[in-house]
Amino acid sequence: MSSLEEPLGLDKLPSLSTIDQFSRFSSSACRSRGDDMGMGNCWIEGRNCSSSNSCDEDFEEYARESFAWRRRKSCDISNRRTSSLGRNHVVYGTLCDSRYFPDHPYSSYCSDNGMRDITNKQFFKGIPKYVKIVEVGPRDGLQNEKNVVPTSVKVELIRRLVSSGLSVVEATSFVSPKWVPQLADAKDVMEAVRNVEGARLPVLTPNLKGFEAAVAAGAKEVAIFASASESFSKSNINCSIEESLARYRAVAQAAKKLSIPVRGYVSCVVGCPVEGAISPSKVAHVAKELHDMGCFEISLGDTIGVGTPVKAQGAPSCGPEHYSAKLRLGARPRHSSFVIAGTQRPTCGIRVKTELPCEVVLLDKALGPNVQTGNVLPLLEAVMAVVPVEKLAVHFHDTYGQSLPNILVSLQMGISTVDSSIAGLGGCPYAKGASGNVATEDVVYMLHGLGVKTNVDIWKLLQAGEFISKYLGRPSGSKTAIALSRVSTTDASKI
Ligand SMILES: CC(C)(COP(=O)([O-])OP(=O)([O-])OC[C@H]1O[C@@H](n2cnc3c(N)ncnc32)[C@H](O)[C@@H]1OP(=O)([O-])[O-])[C@@H](O)C(=O)NCCC(=O)NCCSC(=O)C[C@@](C)(O)CC(=O)[O-]
Repeated sequence: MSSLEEPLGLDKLPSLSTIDQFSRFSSSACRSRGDDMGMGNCWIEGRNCSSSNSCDEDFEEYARESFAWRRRKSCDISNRRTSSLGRNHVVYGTLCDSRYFPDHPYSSYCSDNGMRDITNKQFFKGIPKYVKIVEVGPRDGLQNEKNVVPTSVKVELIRRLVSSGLSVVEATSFVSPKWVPQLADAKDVMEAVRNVEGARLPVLTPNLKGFEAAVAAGAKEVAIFASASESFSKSNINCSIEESLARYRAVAQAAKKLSIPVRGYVSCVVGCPVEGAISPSKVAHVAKELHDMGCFEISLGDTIGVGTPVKAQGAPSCGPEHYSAKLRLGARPRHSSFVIAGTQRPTCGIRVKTELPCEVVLLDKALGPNVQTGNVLPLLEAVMAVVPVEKLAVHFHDTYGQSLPNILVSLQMGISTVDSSIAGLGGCPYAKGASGNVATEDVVYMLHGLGVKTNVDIWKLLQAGEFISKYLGRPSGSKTAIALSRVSTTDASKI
């Protein structure tokens, strides 16, 4: 990774409150379209929509209407019929609907039970009755631990997860130990779980070398992992997207000969720590390639956890936006990302206060908001146009706490496989600052609350989470685990 490409890391990103605007200059130059990183979204484009009268008027109009969810207007995402390879699918319950849920205290709709039933039916129509959870904690979770977790602890964690009823537990990775020393014991882990029954235990393989080592160690299922971002592909697996696809074709062919199922990942499906926004069409391209080479399932990874479910057309932008920009850190310019909140726009020449021990100045190309909110639904629509929805899984990291709403909208789109990580463990060593995956306990709690079956015993799951959290010496990353740890056994039987 060159110094120019090196991401600042989300943990080091300056936020709005830390931006010191005292030395601003050439602000107009900054507002020009900056496409020199090949990014589709510059902030002028983003602004067009949020400041255009017609968009704003549309938004205000539907916001005034109590029954706006029934209108198409600017909000035609709700009740939109999408076709995914022969399967007509009705999308319900978008942002527009949720503004008018019957329980909303200010809605005239609240008291109308008949309407409530209709809304409930619409809300649940896309949601599957059963969801398969792919537990990624022992791999995606533990690959990011500072201290290497002993093999025996990994093995005990896998056993506990399997005994909770999870049908897929990703066990480890056959990657270079120089790149990910945390999983250098992959062979020993596989040896120790050889006799574990009742679940599939796939492993990650980045190339033929890893595939062969995995098979020799007894793996019966593998996963390959491509990226929708060139920069992330480079930093994660040291090759371009196309090179990685060529490697993976070789793995898929070798696996086919041995009848070993291959799962495919696409990472950075919403945003990349270096490039910012990733267009849904890029993700769809990589997902289709993985599908065409024979992957039985494609998992869409929001590696840095920036996605939100959906944005109504014309809805004003709110919340933090990620900007990609050229910054000067000390003496050297480099491309990086930073976060800014609210409506303030960064301008050139501002000095940015950060924790870094050097001066950070925004140079004369602010490349604009590069991760816009409301991107999960458009992403799913693009991918579902080229890969059957039955073959899709979602994989959300919880950096902004958006995983559960993103999962909910994915379920409404017909997706029935969700990746998650016990106790919310994880992150990615090559996506600095990205937090762990959504916690499995939280996903199971939500799914059971929705009446969706998972075959997972939440109490056994909680014990698995407690086991690893105790070992790591920190509280669980699962809100459900924390809340339920306070519930007495008597009360527990009622949940
Ligand atoms: C892909 C490579 C190997 C290229 O790494 P490289 O350095 O370009 O590879 P190389 O072919 O030049 O080989 C360098 C050395 O690695 C060895 N090597 C080569 N391959 C292997 C292998 N399979 N297993 C063990 N060793 C291997 C190879 O033998 C050689 O050893 P040396 O001669 O120097 O002693 C490296 O970049 C790598 O291992 N990357 C993996 C990084 C990783 O695991 N990242 C985290 C994955 S998480 C993710 O991608 C996102 C996901 C899936 O979770 C979804 C989401 O959250 O969005």
